[in-house]
Amino acid sequence: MVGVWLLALYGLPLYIAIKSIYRLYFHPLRKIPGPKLAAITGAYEFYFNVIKRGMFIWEMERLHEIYGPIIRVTPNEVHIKDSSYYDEIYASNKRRREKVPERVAQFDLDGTGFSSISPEDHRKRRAQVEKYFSKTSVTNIEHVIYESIDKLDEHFQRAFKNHSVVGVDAGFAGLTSDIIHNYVYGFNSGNLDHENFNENVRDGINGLFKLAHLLFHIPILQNVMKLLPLWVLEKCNPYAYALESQKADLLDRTKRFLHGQSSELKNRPIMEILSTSKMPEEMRGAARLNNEGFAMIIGGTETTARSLAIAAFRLMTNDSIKNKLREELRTLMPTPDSRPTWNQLEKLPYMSAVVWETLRVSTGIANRSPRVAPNEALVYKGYTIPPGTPVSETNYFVLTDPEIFPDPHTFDPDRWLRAAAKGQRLDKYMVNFSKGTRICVGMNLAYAELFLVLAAFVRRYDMELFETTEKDIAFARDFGTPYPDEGNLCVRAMVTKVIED
Ligand code: HEM
Repeated sequence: MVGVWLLALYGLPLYIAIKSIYRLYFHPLRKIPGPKLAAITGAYEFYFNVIKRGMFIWEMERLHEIYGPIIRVTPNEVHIKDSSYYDEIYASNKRRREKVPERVAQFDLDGTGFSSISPEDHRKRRAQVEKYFSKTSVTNIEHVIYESIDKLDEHFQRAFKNHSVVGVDAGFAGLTSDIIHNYVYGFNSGNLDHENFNENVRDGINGLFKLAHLLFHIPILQNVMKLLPLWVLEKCNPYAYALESQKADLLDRTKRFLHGQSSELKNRPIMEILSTSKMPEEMRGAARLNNEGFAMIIGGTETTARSLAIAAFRLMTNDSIKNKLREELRTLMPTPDSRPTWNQLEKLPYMSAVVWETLRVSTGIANRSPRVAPNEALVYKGYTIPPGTPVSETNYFVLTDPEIFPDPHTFDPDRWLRAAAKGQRLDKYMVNFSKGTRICVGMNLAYAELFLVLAAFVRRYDMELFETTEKDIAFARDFGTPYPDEGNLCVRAMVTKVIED
């Protein structure tokens, strides 16, 4: 017994010392600049992301200012802050790129396209869902988006009549959540039927994001969460409870599809189609299928809703932008309740500029998602990054790069028109949806929602912010998506006018 203690007392420090020396002086990344502590231990990231809650992104920004555009951010990972290098890392299928197992495990979405490590697994899984998010497929469900817009309209009209405050962010999250649940699982999650938009529907997804850093550093907690009964989880951690109960409910629905229970809807939901025998047998396990569906629910709710809420905030605080957009929309929407298609709206130059600028300032995904080039050494400014090394860029740094987007924190849709007039292609730096083979599968749905919802919002109402300031929408912490310093993104407003002509 004494021997074990002695071994621990001397052996552990010795092990740490040897490992630190190796990582500093013999590791293949030893020549990449960065702080010694980050090269020695992942505890550096743990401190900023877990203890200081989602702050590693700002520490990386500080380190880049000190060490330059390439740094070693963890013992095994390189981070680059150079917008012109993004396509090298997030490359197309001509160059093999893999994901990093530990970086996807934290989301507990085993067996999905999102969590696939190799391009082969990814292609096999993504091929099953990709066609339902093509431009044509999304265009075919525009009526579903309009149904939700009409429901949201009832809330805004009521708020106008009653002079009551409306939770704009919650309304948009209710809308995106209803649409994606309907499309993927074929049921109405009913958020827009609730007076408060069923705000707690976001708790599960917020829970996933808020726990992600902890689950990355202490993966065993994932198993603990799964083992504990829901009632225990409810008492220990409300986020974990919301997350696990949402997943359990969806799993139940997936199992019913697998047992042949049809939704009897005209447009069959994606999960029902995936559950049929056309799906290769080995990919038809309930848990895997449900994870695939849940990945679409996660991807399809908060990201787009956050962009919509930020657009609403910016339009409420910039009358000249709102009026210019409204005038342009009048050319396509003679009455406030006209229903233009996404395709028609996309042809309006200022409308498109507002959507691009909205996506740019709302970031989308905050955390870095490294790629590995297993057979290729990447070369950056004289530094050779050995094959097999996780390398990342952070989307936010590209989207706010002052060399490409001068005065990057200003919401300025006209920048897109000025650039187009000069023949500049700013869109190649729009990395919100990532790039290459792993680009967001739901991108078309996100665009359709942004165009249709913003057009209706601007054409139909005037609103004033209520007890909402910059700090309520600011990107202060990275929990996978951007979060303000305290709580969740929040945009509240009063409807001051319902436009009638
Ligand atoms: C503004 C809205 C959105 C943004 C900014 C966004 C952003 C992203 C990004 C950056 C990725 C790559 C993640 C990585 O590299 O690990 C991604 C992947 C993904 N997104 Fe989105 N997304 C949005 C909307 C949606 C929607 C509406 C859906 C609904 C289906 C969705 C579903 C997914 C899925 C399933 C993946 C994994 C794709 C794969 O690996 O094949 N996203 N998204």
